Amino acid sequence: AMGTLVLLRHGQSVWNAENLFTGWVDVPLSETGEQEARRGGELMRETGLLPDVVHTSLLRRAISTANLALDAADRHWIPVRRDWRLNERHYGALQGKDKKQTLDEFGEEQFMRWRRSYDEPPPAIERGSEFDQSGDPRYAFDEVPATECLADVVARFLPYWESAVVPDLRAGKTVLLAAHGNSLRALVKHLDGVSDSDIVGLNIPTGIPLRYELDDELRPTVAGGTYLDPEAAKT
Ligand SMILES: O=C1c2ccccc2C(=O)c2c1cc(NS(=O)(=O)c1ccccc1O)c(O)c2O
Repeated sequence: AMGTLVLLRHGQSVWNAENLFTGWVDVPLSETGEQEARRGGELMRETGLLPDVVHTSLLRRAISTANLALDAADRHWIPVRRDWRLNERHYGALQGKDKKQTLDEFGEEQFMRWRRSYDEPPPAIERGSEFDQSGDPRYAFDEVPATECLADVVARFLPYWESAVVPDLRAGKTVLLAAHGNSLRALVKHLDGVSDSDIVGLNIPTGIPLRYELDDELRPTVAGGTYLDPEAAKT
């Protein structure tokens, strides 16, 4: 039968605490974020939801989340695949900026339009600037984006979903995806058929494993999946 899909959004990073647009900047988890990851693993262990394979982005906040959660679930030994297509959305020239800087530089009207938009990306990041990652060796084999809107994240995520994750599910495996707010939004949009306008407002709680049981056509048996700790997911 079809395997089980478990989504795990990484918790607080050292930049979240400062409300900075992080995107592809590779910042670590904060102590709080590490604790969230361990808690997620404990929930999987307590529930008996034990991943057979894990997929992560190329960013340490997702990789550490997977490592800490799997260690807590005694599943640290399972095979892993990592791909840029699971990365957080690229925030272009906004990477490294906070709310005030964004408002000062682009104004309230543009800020609110971006915030509500599905297909309007921020300005491209300047190659070679402080928070540009294009020279990073992990992206040597791909043409990396200079900015992304949510529609771009969906478009670059789905090829990985189809080619790398779906085969694991069809093989009956329990698959853990340790990723980011916007890359997981892209997947939830695809699985649950969420509209372009609704997906912008859909926030997946951090650190709480979200379980999807899928039928043979990869349709969720419960729309939106089931959180392993529904109470904690309400915050
Ligand atoms: O300005 C944006 C924005 C701009 C361009 C593309 C996408 C977004 C976007 O998705 C977004 C924004 C602000 C906030 N909230 S915030 O204004 O509190 C904020 C500002 C700066 C950094 C992080 C913050 O949390 C969000 O929650 C968002 O999801």
